[in-house]
Amino acid sequence: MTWFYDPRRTYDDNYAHGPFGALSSAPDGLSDPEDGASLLGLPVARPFGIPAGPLVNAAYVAAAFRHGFDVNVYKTVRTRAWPSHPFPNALAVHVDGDLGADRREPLLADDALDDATSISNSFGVPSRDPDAWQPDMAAAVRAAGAGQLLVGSFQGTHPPAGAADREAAYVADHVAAARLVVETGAPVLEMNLSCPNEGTGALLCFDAPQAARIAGAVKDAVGDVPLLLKLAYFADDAALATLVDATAGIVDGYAAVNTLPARLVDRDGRAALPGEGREIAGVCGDAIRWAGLDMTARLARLRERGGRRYAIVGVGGVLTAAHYRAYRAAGADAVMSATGAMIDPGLGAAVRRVSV
Ligand SMILES: Cc1cc2nc3c(=O)[nH]c(=O)nc-3n(C[C@H](O)[C@H](O)[C@H](O)COP(=O)(O)O)c2cc1C
Repeated sequence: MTWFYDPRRTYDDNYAHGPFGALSSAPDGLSDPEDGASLLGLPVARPFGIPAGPLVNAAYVAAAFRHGFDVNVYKTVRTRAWPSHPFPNALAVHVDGDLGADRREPLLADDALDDATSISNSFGVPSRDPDAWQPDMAAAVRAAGAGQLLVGSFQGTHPPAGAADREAAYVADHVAAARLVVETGAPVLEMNLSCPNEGTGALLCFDAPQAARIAGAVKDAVGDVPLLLKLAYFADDAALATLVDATAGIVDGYAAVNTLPARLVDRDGRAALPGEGREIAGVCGDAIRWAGLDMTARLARLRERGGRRYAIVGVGGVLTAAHYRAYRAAGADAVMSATGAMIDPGLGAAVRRVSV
């Protein structure tokens, strides 16, 4: 089966020629859900779609909407052009069961993608220049039909070493990115705070004061446009509570999880992905569903305890309509699938057929 984002091709090849496989042709037998839902006060046919990543441009987004994925995220953009990590980026990762959040032992990763349900995700968040992505994202916004929603994802980029007032410039870059996304007409924003490629292992989402400072500056700039924060897996409950305490009064919701990190090796025990800093890569798909469900349930608990109203977008390892329902039962207002949708482009239609 050809995946609509084809990991056997380079990022640029996918960008220029995709989507591939069934997503590139007309859908068949797509049913209209009877019970319309809403997300962040906006109507959605089914609160289900594809998170930031596999939908690299408007052609992919439009195809996803046509196939019954109703809430889709345009791949994370930056305020400047940024190259992808060298090929390959997505390898099959051989995990037995769940991937532990603190796993130290390496995992075998190779190109046996035919039967893969867990994959690596090592792209480095490539971006076109805003002059290229802004009109394309605007086209993606227009591709949404009734009851469909495009979410614009963005992240900040560290200024070069030695630049003046790097701290302020980093905050300002997030604000500039958010403004550029709003200019495209995107009705919802998602700020990626879980990018392992921005500097160190210390993800922005684990630095609550800094995350709140940036979210506050962004929210001041974008006004009423709802803002979601994309989070990594928090092993520590107190740290998650601290982040929610610091940001829940500012933002409109949280999307979790991004990938879980693991050391990936080939059959000879060498690093599976070429280049410095890629020995440890993000893993997504089946092996991380437990982490997405766990984060969803904990965010729902914090919401209830704090009498808060934020939205929760559950992400991670959704391969079937039953997984979608499990996330909804855990408290997710919307659910998204990256790896599962790449494997099965009929997943949107399948979720349209279940109740809730
Ligand atoms: C090919 C690919 C590219 C991704 N790129 C991004 C990205 O640019 N920004 C982001 O926030 N997450 C990115 N992700 C992470 C997904 O949004 C999602 O959080 C993760 O894959 C877990 O979901 P899954 O198990 O359904 O794949 C990417 C995932 C994949 C598979």
